[in-house]
Amino acid sequence: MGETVIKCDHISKKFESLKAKNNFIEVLNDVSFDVRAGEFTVLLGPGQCGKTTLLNIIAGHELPSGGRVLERDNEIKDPAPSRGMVYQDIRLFPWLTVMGNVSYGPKVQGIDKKDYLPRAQKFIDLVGLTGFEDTYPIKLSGGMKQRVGIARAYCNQPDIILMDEPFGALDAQTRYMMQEELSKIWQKEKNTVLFVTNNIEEAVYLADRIIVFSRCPAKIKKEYQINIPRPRKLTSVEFLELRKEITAQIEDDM
Ligand SMILES: Nc1ncnc2c1ncn2[C@@H]1O[C@H](COP(=O)(O)OP(=O)(O)OP(=O)(O)O)[C@@H](O)[C@H]1O
Repeated sequence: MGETVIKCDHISKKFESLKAKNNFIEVLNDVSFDVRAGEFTVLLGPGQCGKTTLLNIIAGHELPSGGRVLERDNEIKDPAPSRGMVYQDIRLFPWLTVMGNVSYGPKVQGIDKKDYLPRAQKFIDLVGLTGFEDTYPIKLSGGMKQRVGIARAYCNQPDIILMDEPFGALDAQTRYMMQEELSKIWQKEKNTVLFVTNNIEEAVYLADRIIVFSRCPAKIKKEYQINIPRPRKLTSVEFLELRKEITAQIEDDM
């Protein structure tokens, strides 16, 4: 088991209600877990339960109301390049090419071109976009844009990649293809990923470990270690059994 990269220590979060002043909604309730190096961890929970809020706290975009998050023993208070983000709404720069988008992070950090260009090319190749280096985002499909988002996150060489429902806006077939590609990339690079989804099948397909959350305010309900060998088959008996077990766990909450 790898060392701890992220430690969520009794995180709670309350937001002031948008409707009434001095009225607070509790979104996260005493959430504690670790993310270990080289592990693919999935946070699975129903819509609006607080998953994005938790990821934003880990990214440093939001502060918790209680508890703290540590990245290798340092308390997280701000965003940092060591924590890469992949969003559902991909947020590419429309005025930059694929290469421009992928290499943007190391470029603004002042890293030498001769170091980051080969790295950017490596990740463009890895996500299957060889030949599209000079293409602008407007010419790319949703799946291709998401590939650029993944290559961009990897190119920054972060300590951890945080993925917030990255395939949520894709059609079912493209989504499945992207899950397969991401699994292959992860098996090759073995980096630390924290992936948020509300899709049980996606979680079982990708994860080493699934952390299941309750409805809002989100609490951890259960953790599953997934030992099914990769590449995983959606129709294998062990896959279907685990999917059924987790579905029952979530239905329990309804
Ligand atoms: N800045 C904010 N102010 C007030 N309420 C907020 C704020 N941000 C999020 N919330 C509320 O917190 C709750 C959880 O939202 P969040 O986006 O974290 O859930 P989620 O599990 O990621 O949802 P989904 O899966 O639908 O994306 C929602 O009720 C949302 O309206």
